[in-house]
Amino acid sequence: MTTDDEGACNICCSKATQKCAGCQTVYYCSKEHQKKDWKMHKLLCTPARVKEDPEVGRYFEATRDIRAGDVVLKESALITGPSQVTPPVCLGCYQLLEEGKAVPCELCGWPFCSEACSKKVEHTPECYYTQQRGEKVNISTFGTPHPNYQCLTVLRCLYQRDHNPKLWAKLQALQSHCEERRCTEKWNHDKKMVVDFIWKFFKLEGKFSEEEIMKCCGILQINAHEVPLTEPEHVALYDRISMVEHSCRANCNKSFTSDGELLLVAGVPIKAGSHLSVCYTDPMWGTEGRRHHLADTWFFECHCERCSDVTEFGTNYSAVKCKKKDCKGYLLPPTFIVPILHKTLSPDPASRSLDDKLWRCARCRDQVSDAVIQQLLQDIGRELSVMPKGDADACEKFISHCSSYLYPSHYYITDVGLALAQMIGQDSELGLAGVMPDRLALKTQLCRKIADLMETLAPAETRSRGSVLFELHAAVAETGRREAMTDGPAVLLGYVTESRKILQQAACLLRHEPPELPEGRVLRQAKENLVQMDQLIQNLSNALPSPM
Ligand SMILES: C[S@@+](CC[C@H](N)C(=O)[O-])C[C@H]1O[C@@H](n2cnc3c(N)ncnc32)[C@H](O)[C@@H]1O
Repeated sequence: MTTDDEGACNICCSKATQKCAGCQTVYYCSKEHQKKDWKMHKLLCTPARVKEDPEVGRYFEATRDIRAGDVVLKESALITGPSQVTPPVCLGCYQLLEEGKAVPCELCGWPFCSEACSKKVEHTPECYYTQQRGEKVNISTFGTPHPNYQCLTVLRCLYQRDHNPKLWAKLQALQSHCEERRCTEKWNHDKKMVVDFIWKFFKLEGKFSEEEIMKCCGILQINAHEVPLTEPEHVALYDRISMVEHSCRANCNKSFTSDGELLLVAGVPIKAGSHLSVCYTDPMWGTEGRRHHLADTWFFECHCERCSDVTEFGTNYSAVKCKKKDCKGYLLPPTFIVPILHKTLSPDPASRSLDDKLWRCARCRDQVSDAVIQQLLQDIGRELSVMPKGDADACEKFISHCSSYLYPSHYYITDVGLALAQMIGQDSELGLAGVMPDRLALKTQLCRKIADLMETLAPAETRSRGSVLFELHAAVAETGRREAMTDGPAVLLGYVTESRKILQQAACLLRHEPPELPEGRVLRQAKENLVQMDQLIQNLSNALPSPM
């Protein structure tokens, strides 16, 4: 307990001056009363509290200093369901269904992977409304997106209104942006594919109004998480974690546990009083891409510290090469924070990605219109989208070609560089041992550069950085193995020691990843490699003559 200001004891309401040291939000008059309360309080004890702000709405603020890697919140889902666009999946475990292997629910006909899954409580809503409809469902096409699944997670939310008012109240308290969504294409799509379907197929026209259904669509759009634990992904809504705000340079990240709980983990040390944030969009996108995605999906214009700095902390991640003769400078606009929400709300495809801003060279001060830059970026984007997948030579060619137009760590070059770094070693039967020396050096250089860039741009994105560092440790160890052939074991010891340090960092960054996900499998491999490396370091150290 910590002693600070004054409040009412959480047990007896008498004057209390001691606070819970974990969350700093509840008071106790004595140690005994804190002990008495712990069974209940531990369910709510988090080092953060919800606050409200006119711009962001509700958000979390740290109530004490939090260490990097600490779990700030852990929550089970309020509702889970299939993704809106999905091929037929089991409505119990969300795994893909195969034709001829699906087992229909004996009450309603929706297909499952097993009879046991058809009895799961998650299935109750659609089973209930299908039985009420009076005709079983018959799904006959598998493997491609099926329209009948588009409304199911919304239906699972609506069911709570009459069957679980407490849960309904929690869902209704989540942000849905109904007003802003009303002008979007997605709104019209949802009206047809969700509202009309629920009314006609399930015969629920008199039961749920358009407003109620569309609000549930919005709650899912704004708050649902894609859960990657199943193939294909399914979606889940959480309660308190929905309050975490966005930042393009967030201080927290989210991880799933094997059983679908969501963890909010501090990615960097967080000071008491700071806002907690996660990155809603892809932090490895450029500033304009991130800002448009946030405006289109979550209806706000991001003003975070990263969006506010055109150089993105000196990385020049969105900078374009100056084409003035003999100039080696790079162009950036004076700001990326231009109004864009109106484009989401009343889209005009002709001017969608254009602004009247000018891009200026930091060296020769030459200015180029936004239209010219956007055309260049579009052309490069198109080139990227038709590039053959898994082709290391094509990646190298792309990087070399784009280097005439973009800053060396531009997001397009980084994106392809990352893919290339991962490919080197995977494309050879012998793994890294079969890679040519220049490619091994390239992999090492790319991994180092990208891991550093990730740390600067998005230090809490531990999943991506952990994976890159894992790749780097392997490249460093392989370089050591090769150099030891000519330079001896002392050189090998140096490389293995460095590789182990990088691997330890990777394992630490990935420590919350479950074994079902690729990063969890990397973590398991990292732990095994650490044991082997310790052994190798020990053997090498014993074999080398003492320096004394
Ligand atoms: C998942 S909700 C977060 C909780 C929300 N603030 C609330 O009160 O329910 C996402 C919404 O919060 C708001 N929001 C989150 N981060 C923001 C930010 N950095 N700037 C402005 N609005 C933000 C946006 O309205 C967004 O659509």
